[in-house]
Amino acid sequence: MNATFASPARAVVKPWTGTVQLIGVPMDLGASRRGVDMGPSAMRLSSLTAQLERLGLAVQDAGNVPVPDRTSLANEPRAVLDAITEVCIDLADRTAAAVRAGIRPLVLGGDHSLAAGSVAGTATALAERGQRTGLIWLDAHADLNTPQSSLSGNVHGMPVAHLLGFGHRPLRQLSTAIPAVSPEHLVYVGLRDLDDAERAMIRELGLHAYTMRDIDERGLRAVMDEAVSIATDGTGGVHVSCDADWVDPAEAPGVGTPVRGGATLREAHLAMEIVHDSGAMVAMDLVEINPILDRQNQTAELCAELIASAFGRRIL
Ligand SMILES: NC(=[NH2+])NCCC[C@H](N)C(=O)O
Ligand SMILES: [Mn+2]
Ligand SMILES: [Mn+2]
Repeated sequence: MNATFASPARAVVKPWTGTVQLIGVPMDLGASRRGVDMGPSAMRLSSLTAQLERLGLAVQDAGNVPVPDRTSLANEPRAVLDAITEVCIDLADRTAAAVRAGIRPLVLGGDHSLAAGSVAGTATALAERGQRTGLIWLDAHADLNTPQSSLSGNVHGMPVAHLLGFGHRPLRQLSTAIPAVSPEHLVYVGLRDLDDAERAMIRELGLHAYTMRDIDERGLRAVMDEAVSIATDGTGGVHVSCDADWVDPAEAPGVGTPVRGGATLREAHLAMEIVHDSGAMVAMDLVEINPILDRQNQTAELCAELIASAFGRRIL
């Protein structure tokens, strides 16, 4: 008699239906390598909108946040920091308005410094409901430097420090919630390239940090289940800030700061599927796509598929 195997019993989670608002941030001011300012264009040229609409979602494209031209800043660090702060103030208003209206902002970067604004906006909207914000940070990097601790001076290595209330005052006060995110509600997944100052800060604050070794040893499912549990404990929702460089560069070569030994394609999809099934995601960033280093937009296309998994695309 032929044995019969039932597919593993898995609760089918009702996909979220609603409106996703695309917000482009064509900014590479926070990075030393040029090119991620073209990330929003690359994403809009991918199958992103078609994939989200295929899921039954309404897609609103809110266009781009205005970003000052780099040449007007004469590469002066303080002028660059002030310009990024201005962009983040504008972005925080936009993401707060979307979350307040029950719309999910999907912020397309652009370098990761934008998250100091996008997450702050989510935190403002949730604070108005008396709630704190969970933050899942998918990244090879911790982005936990302050202007004082940074070795590079690049602001894309700083957003998390500012969301936790450290660093440049105007950039760490973009939310009505101070700090925008509490240390116990932040979870890193995919870390593999940290500065010494960031290691010390992670230990000092006791931050929840799952490295690539944790994923290797315990599996993505166990790590991501814990990450979701931590980010939803005591919060009103989760902001997922996804740096495309958390995926291995063999799959995602077109990123601003590639680091070998990243998540596999399936690990990246499973992470997004677990996020979707949690029902807790209220906003998402997808940042650091660099078309100059990409191959025929493959990284943007991969990210479009990952976003679709986060918004409910299923295999079966
Ligand atoms: N979002 C990123 N790609 N961040 C890279 C940061 C690299 C380094 N830790 C720095 O602070 O300069
Ligand atoms: Mn990174
Ligand atoms: Mn990053």
